Amino acid sequence: MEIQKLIQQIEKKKSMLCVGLDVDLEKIPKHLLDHEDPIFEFNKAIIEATQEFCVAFKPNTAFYEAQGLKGWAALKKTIDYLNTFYPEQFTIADAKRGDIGNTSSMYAKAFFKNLNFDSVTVAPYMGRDSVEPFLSFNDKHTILLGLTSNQGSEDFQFLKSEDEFLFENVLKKSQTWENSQQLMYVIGATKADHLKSIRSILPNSFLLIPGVGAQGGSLKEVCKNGMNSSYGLLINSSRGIIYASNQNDFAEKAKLKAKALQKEMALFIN
Ligand SMILES: O=C(O)c1cc(=O)[nH]c(=O)n1[C@@H]1O[C@H](COP(=O)(O)O)[C@@H](O)[C@H]1O
Repeated sequence: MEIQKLIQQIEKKKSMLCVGLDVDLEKIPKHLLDHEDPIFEFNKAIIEATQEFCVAFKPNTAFYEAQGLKGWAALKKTIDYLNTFYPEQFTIADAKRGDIGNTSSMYAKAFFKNLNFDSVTVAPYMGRDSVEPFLSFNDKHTILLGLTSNQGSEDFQFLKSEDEFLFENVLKKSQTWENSQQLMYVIGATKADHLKSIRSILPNSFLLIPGVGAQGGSLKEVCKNGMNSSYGLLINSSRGIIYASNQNDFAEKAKLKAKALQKEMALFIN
């Protein structure tokens, strides 16, 4: 998807919301377990209920891979369903890949060609040649882990050399790579106090912000510090939306959660 289309959707829906499809069989309503494909049944209901309030969906592939072949089949059905019925939704394979060049090319092929996601999350640690194969696909986007939401981000991302954090160095260096205009970045909502300085390094890039809701990040702080003139944010919530209820009303409750987040975001969108 072209970025311009994503920006139009944000304007139209007054939403920067990304719904995370992190489907855990132990948390979904028990009655769905009788279906042949409970993960897909759950996703279909969540997508139907929340799509009017969001502009993106992000299945985290770990939750599908954990279920073996059945999980991978559910992931494929989910992305096909989105591409068929809601092609205006930006899709993110949260797979956190990255390897030597020829292997990264295969990961890129898997997520961009075979599954046809708009974007994939990638770890930057192996450097330029591990990321550039993802960037060679037109109209596909590579979402690089910038500053993550977890506590362990302190271990490496905040190491300082020459007055600069390691994560800042990663952001700057990645901007010199070929086709870097196709890069987006993950910045955790729990690190919202760094968003202003991150915007001085990345004034134009879209940022994927996980960590509001279950991880405690503030939506207001994220919007205040992180938006740019093209909105520039996709704000993810997974558990806070999809597990609002584990009863028959799960989709309705998820819809209310998505609507509430959209309403809060709309205050920041002209
Ligand atoms: O890349 C991600 O999406 C990601 C990066 C990060 O720094 N923190 C983070 O929570 N995530 C993912 O974002 C989602 C957050 O889920 P909730 O905490 O349930 O809203 C999960 O799929 C995480 O794997």
